[in-house]
Amino acid sequence: MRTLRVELGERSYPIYIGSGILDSIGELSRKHGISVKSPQLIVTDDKVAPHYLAQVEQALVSEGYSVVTHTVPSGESSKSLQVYEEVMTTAIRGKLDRSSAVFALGGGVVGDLAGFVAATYMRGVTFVQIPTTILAHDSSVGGKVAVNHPLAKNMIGAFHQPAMVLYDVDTLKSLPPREVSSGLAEMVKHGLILDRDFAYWCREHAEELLALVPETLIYGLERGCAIKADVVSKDEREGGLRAILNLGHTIGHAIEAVGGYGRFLHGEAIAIGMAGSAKLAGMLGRDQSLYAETVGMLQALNLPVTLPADIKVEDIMDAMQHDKKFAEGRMVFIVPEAIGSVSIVKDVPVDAVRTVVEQLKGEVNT
Ligand SMILES: NC(=O)c1ccc[n+]([C@@H]2O[C@H](COP(=O)([O-])OP(=O)(O)OC[C@H]3O[C@@H](n4cnc5c(N)ncnc54)[C@H](O)[C@@H]3O)[C@@H](O)[C@H]2O)c1
Ligand SMILES: O=C(O)C(=O)C[C@@H](O)[C@H](O)[C@H](O)COP(=O)(O)O
Ligand SMILES: [Zn+2]
Repeated sequence: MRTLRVELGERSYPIYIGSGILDSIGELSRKHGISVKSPQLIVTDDKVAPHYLAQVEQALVSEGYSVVTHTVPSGESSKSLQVYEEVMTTAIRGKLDRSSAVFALGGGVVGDLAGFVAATYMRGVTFVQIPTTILAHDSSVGGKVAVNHPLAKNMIGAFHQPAMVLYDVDTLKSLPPREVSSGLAEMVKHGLILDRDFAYWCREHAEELLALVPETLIYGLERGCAIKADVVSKDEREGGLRAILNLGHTIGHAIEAVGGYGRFLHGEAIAIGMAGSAKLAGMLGRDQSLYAETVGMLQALNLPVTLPADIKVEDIMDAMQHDKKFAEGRMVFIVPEAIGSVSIVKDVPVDAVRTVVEQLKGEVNT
């Protein structure tokens, strides 16, 4: 087992990564001071539960914990106020108290939802992340927790850091191929924003990553987590720098909302968004070759880079108005400067963005 750290002063925490470490959750919970006298809540979804819920529950029970569980339907639609209320009801009926913890066992949907419950139950209790998707190397680190509003992604949320992240890479073996690619979109994003060598490494090792070759996958997840942890440590609440983690997300979140939170996976939507950002970079005078380079990396990971013909440009433009980076009426975009380097550009012309979205629809995959 390897340990990375997210350095945030008194809110610092470890990310444990390894193979076959799920059973350590009870012991680690004790080590992190989670009380055996209070009930604990595991939140998971109905695709993850049959594989891993009993094991995690047993690991906690064998250390003396009493456990309540709540299983939500799998998929983005569970990041809703309605499901949030249902989980809250389980927490209240289960008599969780201020010394209880909420354990998120699953991907980013369960992590964001359970994290928002943890952030708000009795005004905040301990939160533990047990990620089970590749994408969750991103979502389990950094403390952004939220549910969606039908009009906009992650609109109702908080910053609430976990006490620890326990990442057992063996759980990834049961992921469907489409989810593998979706998760790799965030991995290559970490390279595209800050680490040129890592971005090219992702492309060169695409086949091994898609095939879940253990050493390759573990390296990719560790590097991705380390980049994310470093950014979060420098700017926990997105005062500035942290916005770079949003590469591709302005267009991507709009695509998810227009698709009704289910048609596109998060990683698919942000892959299209990252292709769009590279196109925008060319329009704003940056290196024209960035688009082809970016698209090549995304396609190597079996990710989409174009919008289906039935998606309406104006629907995407409308949905983008709710981006959280917008302030004082200004369109803010994360714009690639080179592979491995981005800048935060304020006042991006709306017409340039509309042209990008139109071209994302018209483009033939190259
Ligand atoms: N908080 C953050 O910083 C952050 C960062 C990135 C993404 N996100 C959010 O994360 C969400 C996407 O996360 P995701 O891609 O993990 O989605 P997800 O949680 O929906 O998981 C993807 C699918 O895989 C299934 N699954 C999960 N683990 C499995 C396993 N081990 N074996 C088999 N099936 C498994 C799930 O049931 C689901 O159907 C989005 O809502 C996105 O907005 C948040
Ligand atoms: O952690 C961050 O900061 C990110 O931007 C990571 C993103 O991958 C993630 O999708 C995040 O939830 C987006 O945040 P939002 O503030 O744009 O909702
Ligand atoms: Zn994301």
